Amino acid sequence: MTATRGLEGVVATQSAISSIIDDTLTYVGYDIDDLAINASFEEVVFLLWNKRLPKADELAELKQLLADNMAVPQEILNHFTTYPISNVHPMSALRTAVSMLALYDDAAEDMSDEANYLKAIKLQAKLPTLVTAFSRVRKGLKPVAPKTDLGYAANFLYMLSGELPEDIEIEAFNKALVLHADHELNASTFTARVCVATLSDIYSGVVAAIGALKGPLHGGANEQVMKMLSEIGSVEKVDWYINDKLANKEKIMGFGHRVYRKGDPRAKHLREMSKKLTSIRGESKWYEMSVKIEEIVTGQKNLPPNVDFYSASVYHSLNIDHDLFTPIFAVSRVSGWTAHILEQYSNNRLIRPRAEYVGPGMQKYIPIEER
Ligand SMILES: CC(=O)SCCNC(=O)CCNC(=O)[C@H](O)C(C)(C)COP(=O)(O)OP(=O)(O)OC[C@H]1O[C@@H](n2cnc3c(N)ncnc32)[C@H](O)[C@@H]1OP(=O)(O)O
Ligand SMILES: O=C([O-])CC(=O)C(=O)O
Repeated sequence: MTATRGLEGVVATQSAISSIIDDTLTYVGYDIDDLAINASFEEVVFLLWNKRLPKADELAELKQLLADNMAVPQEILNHFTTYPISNVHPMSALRTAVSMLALYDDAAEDMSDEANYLKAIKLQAKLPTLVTAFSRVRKGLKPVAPKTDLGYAANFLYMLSGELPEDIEIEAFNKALVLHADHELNASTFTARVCVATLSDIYSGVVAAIGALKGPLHGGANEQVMKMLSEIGSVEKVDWYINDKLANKEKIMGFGHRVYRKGDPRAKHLREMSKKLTSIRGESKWYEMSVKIEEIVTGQKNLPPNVDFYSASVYHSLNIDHDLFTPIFAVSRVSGWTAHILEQYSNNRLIRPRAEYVGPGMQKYIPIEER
């Protein structure tokens, strides 16, 4: 038995949800470029869960169900005010809040297909409320209740700021949600599938996935990208900063990918949005710095940017706090996690690989007084 480090190249399951073949990403056979340009996030959610695009009445029904389920128990919002430390990361707050959601759901342990589909809707509906409420509560502001006549992307931005977003902001945010929705067997999705393959419940699967997404080698990279851009501060300092990092063999956040070799097809859409939004805000420097970083890292290391790189300057231009970038990833990706969880339940087998043992050979127990 020989271990493959990081399970690179190991095919661990079959899935009909998304595929990455020759650097092309598809959701249920639809090219991500096509969806990024044409689809609403709600359509993509339906697509991932049902493996087909919705008809008009089905989409209207899903939007209504999402709107109807956006409210969260007041006790969970109150819990945000009880943390003993002041700098709780929003991903930690989200992880706990999603776990708490299960405690307020009568159907948490109901494993029927209908109950699990409804729980996927509830999770999809409630994550934006939790993320935006936490963001406001920690600033001493009251949470803003969702507006049932707004779409998913618009509602998120509205609940965050308390102001109706502009069309360009809704368009950009919707596109970012579409681009982040699913990605084959990435680390957090694999985590969710491993968890529920024990026939544990859907909330446990999503909590586990949130934990995996939080790390800076995965979803947490988008926050780190903005930290890096802020540290650099100006286009003139990019050369020095990046070359220094590369000389010290440090990783540049937002670059590289386990599966893509030529490049992440999502990055170009975010790059385009970054250019547009930073210019509208009169802060093109974030885009210009990003382009310069891309030139250096691609030139020297042949590593193209991934989805996390340009999303950072996009979210910054939408006036979103930097530590909310990864929770926003979760708001989108919960659609993929739940799609994979439902798929896992539909044809389940326990996921239990082996480890190559590299510890000492057989030893004899030595009584404590003789050691
Ligand atoms: C949504 C997402 O999860 S997308 C990924 C988000 N994560 C990041 O952006 C973090 C930065 N990137 C990385 O750490 C990696 O590229 C990963 C984790 C995404 C993929 O990692 P792996 O496939 O395991 O590649 P691994 O980390 O082994 O790197 C292979 C080589 O490329 C180098 N490398 C990979 N990524 C980078 C990077 N961002 N900057 C500099 N060098 C890098 C490594 O140092 C290593 O070099 P070596 O062979 O000389 O030691
Ligand atoms: O697939 C991966 O390894 C990471 C990624 O890009 C994603 O989850 O969107």
